[in-house]
Amino acid sequence: MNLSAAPIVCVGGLNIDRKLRLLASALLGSSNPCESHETPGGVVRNVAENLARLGLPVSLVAAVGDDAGGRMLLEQAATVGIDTRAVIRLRRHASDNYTAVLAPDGSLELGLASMPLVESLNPWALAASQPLRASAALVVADGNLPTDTWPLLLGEARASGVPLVGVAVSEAKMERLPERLDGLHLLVMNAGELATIAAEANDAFDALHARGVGCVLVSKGADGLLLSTPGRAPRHWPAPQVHVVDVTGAGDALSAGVCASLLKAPDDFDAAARLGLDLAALTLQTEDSVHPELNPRFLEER
Ligand SMILES: Nc1ncnc2c1ncn2[C@@H]1O[C@H](COP(=O)(O)OP(=O)(O)O)[C@@H](O)[C@H]1O
Ligand SMILES: O=c1[nH]cc([C@@H]2O[C@H](COP(=O)(O)O)[C@@H](O)[C@H]2O)c(=O)[nH]1
Repeated sequence: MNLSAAPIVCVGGLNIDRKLRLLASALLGSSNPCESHETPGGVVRNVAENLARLGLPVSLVAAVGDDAGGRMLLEQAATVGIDTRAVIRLRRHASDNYTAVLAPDGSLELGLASMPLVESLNPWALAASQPLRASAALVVADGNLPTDTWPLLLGEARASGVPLVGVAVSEAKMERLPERLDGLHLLVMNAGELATIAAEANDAFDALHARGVGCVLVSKGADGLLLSTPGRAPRHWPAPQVHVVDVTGAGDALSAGVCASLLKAPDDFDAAARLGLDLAALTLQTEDSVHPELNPRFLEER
């Protein structure tokens, strides 16, 4: 990977996030008072916004509806500097959305992903943006993508040599990843997503490397992260302790930090882990899915 004017191309989910924060412990099967907050979301969009706020060139390949929410998503992306020319606009459709029900302490009680539009990112629809990916510094794809799309992205990565990073989105969507993942440079996931592969972390790492994944990075909430590379014992980094306002987007910030660091120093996983953890810690302290005050100094001052 190298730091150049070539963009980081992010392919996957583009959502309107609705955060509903309970004012007291949830009473299931009943009405619960809450506060609500709306913000742009979608795993790869969050990664793209973090990278753009760090001052890196970013293009988004995603799908959006022609509703008010879709216009807000496109305007906000342009404002933070994300190139949205490859975003597919679907007429007479509402944009994808995600609702997070948060406990009063900011932890996630329940997440609800209603994302029919991301299904349109099939190999046929992605053909038009192939030249963009071929000339990218890095391609980041999220686990929202339909299963059929992965062989296309993996084949492109093997042919072009442009590193491909995968970011898991939920335990439920882990089954979207195809069996063979040859060409996937790095897969980022949380502990729950890793457990869908095998109950024991080491067995899951071995299984993913056997499927063709280069590095596997697993976030473990307050316990920080683990990194596994083939044939080596996993390494652990602790997470900085912070006051948590809202956990949404912390994993995506971690992914963005790791990608930004690896662009600069491809073999320095220690620097990548530390940048990812610091960016996640910052994001935990805002109720937006990306910290609104993030800027290039965060990268420059390291
Ligand atoms: N309670 C917490 N205290 C400190 N750091 C946290 C906490 N929760 C999450 N983080 C940070 O955010 C990262 C991502 O969180 P995690 O919950 O593992 O992923 P996701 O948000 O994708 O489910 C962690 O690796 C850690 O650095
Ligand atoms: O099936 C999905 N669930 C959730 C998301 C997105 O995941 C983000 C929250 O990420 P994290 O796991 O880092 O809190 C939200 O912006 C939400 O839109 C997604 O893209 N796909």
